[in-house]
Amino acid sequence: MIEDLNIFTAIEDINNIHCLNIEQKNAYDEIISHVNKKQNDMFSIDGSGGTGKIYLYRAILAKLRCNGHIALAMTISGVVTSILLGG
Ligand SMILES: Nc1ncnc2c1ncn2[C@@H]1O[C@H](COP(=O)(O)OP(=O)(O)OP(=O)(O)O)[C@@H](O)[C@H]1O
Repeated sequence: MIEDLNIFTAIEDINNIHCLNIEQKNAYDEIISHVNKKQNDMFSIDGSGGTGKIYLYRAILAKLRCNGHIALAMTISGVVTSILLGG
């Protein structure tokens, strides 16, 4: 658990929170809001290739980790996991 709390967060990912487009920002706000309210929910982020899903995931993971949450990135693809810090 200590290791999970100490996952490196790239400053770039934190800065990118301010660069999210409207759709990314809507999803980001919704997910962060649910976490802050301790509401258990599941979200699915879908979109064509290159539309910014990973960019959004990284922003969400950065925000949660900066706020002291444990945020683990799990995927069914090893390639995707390798580009998500702490995956
Ligand atoms: N809001 C944004 N501002 C600037 N660049 C962005 C933004 N969103 C995404 N990008 C850039 O667009 C490119 C594609 O984004 P990303 O890899 O997140 O897409 P993706 O939907 O996960 O793609 P794929 O499904 O192919 O894996 C990346 O270079 C990323 O840095």
